[in-house]
Amino acid sequence: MLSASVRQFVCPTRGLSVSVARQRSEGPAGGPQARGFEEIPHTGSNGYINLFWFLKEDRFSSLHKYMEKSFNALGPIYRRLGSQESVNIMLPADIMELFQAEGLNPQRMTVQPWAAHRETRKHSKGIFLKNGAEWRADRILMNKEVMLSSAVSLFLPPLDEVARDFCQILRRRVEAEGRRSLTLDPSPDLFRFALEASCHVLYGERIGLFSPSPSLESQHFISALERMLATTTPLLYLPSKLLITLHAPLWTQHATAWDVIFSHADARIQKVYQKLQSKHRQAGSSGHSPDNQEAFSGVLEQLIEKGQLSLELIKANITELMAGAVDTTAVPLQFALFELARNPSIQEMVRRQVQSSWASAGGDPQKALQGAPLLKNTVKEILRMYPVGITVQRYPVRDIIIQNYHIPAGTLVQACLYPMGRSEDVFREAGIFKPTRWEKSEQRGFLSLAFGFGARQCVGRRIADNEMQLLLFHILLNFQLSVSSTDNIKTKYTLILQPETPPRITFTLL
Ligand code: HEM
Repeated sequence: MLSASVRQFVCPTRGLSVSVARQRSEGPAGGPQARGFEEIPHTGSNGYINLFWFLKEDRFSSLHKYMEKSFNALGPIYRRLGSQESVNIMLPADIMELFQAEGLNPQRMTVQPWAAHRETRKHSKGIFLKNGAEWRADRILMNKEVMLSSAVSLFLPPLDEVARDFCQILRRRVEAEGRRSLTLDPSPDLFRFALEASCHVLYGERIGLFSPSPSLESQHFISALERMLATTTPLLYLPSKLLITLHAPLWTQHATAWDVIFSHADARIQKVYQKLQSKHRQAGSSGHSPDNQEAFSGVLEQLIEKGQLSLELIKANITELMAGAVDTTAVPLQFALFELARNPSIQEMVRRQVQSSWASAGGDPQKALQGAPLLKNTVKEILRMYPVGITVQRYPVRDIIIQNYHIPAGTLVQACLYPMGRSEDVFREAGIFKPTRWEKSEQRGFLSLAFGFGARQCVGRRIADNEMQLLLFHILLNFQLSVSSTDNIKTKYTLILQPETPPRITFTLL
């Protein structure tokens, strides 16, 4: 059954206010009034070979800008033609419509080179790459370890420890030679911070990346992660099967980088497994059951201890979490430092809240964050302006009507977060960094979607959100941030949205 509603759409380029009649679908969709799928405006590209299309105008690295331009030219829905055809949308009400049709086991686009690695090496896939009932079964178990609030309160102290260490080391670097301030590109340090924090939470282990001479194993691990991420993007647009058959260097580099990451996980699994065995042996000989009330010892240990997933599946999932964890938090932290630095009054406002919360939290990171909601909104605002993933994708399980177009079930539909976050129709003063906007009731609804939505939303979001907040918390307690130029940062898209050139930040001791 269809019911009609009329809404206003202000065309971003033409500034025209247009009334759009749209049908809301309450039963099987696709009523007689809905316009056909084929009528959805399209970008005109008919390149069947994505690679050439992207290389032609360097469209891949500016895909987010290209999407923004396409919406401006074509309105709030358009089709992208080509080998991977999609329907792109950007208005919150339309995105809601899409998520309502995501079904019980929501599906999004897969990262083909990662899946190809698992297939060629005969490794199991984890929740990032799995679909259907298999995905759901693993995901429910993973949620317990990283999404529930009981889990969050366990991993906040290790995240806090790493954030404090980071600031202490930075303080020492600033103070060297009697200085009070230091200007640097913090991106390599933030990458190490994210990796150290993830290892502490996932493996229950510090891997010493803040030391001037990290172990050889840690150095191999970090360069494998960097190589894996760097080789993923070009591989997305090349035929994996052909490259595998030809043993192409790009593919070999990608696969061997993954192998190092997997063997790093393997070594951790062996270590934890042996530790647990000896713990159980000791408990057996003393007649006491093993103590479950110990301090947090890492997601990996919890998973092995519970024994609900096979070791192979634990390895697959923990490795995917590790891969998901690194750049995803390090990059928004760069943007956050930059925006706080170029907006001194906002920085001061957030700092005041952080200082007063710290004064009353008695060193408890959970209380400290609870007392600084502006910091949470700072992270939310950063992810609005600079969403790590520029789209969230779904294949709706039933036909849907969006903007009065009939979209058949199974179509790849992309909710385009970057254009949405930058749209004046959706956010007033969209180009301005304004964390307080999230305090207002008008900013509720399908607006903050950087971590995705629903059952398939980012499983690492609690780790990521808290990790970023805690680092910013301690940075604001220790340093005044400034930048020499307040010009906007140019961004590029390489699987994640990042600065074209990492901004240099001045850290001045408070
Ligand atoms: C600012 C940081 C991060 C952002 C913006 C982000 C964003 C996302 C998004 C948009 C998705 C897809 C969600 C959907 O389809 O609805 C996702 C999935 C995922 N993320 Fe994150 N992520 C971040 C950090 C992390 C971290 C720290 C981890 C690991 C600890 C992680 C692990 C994963 C995994 C494993 C999935 C797949 C989940 C599934 O399919 O069930 N992410 N992330």
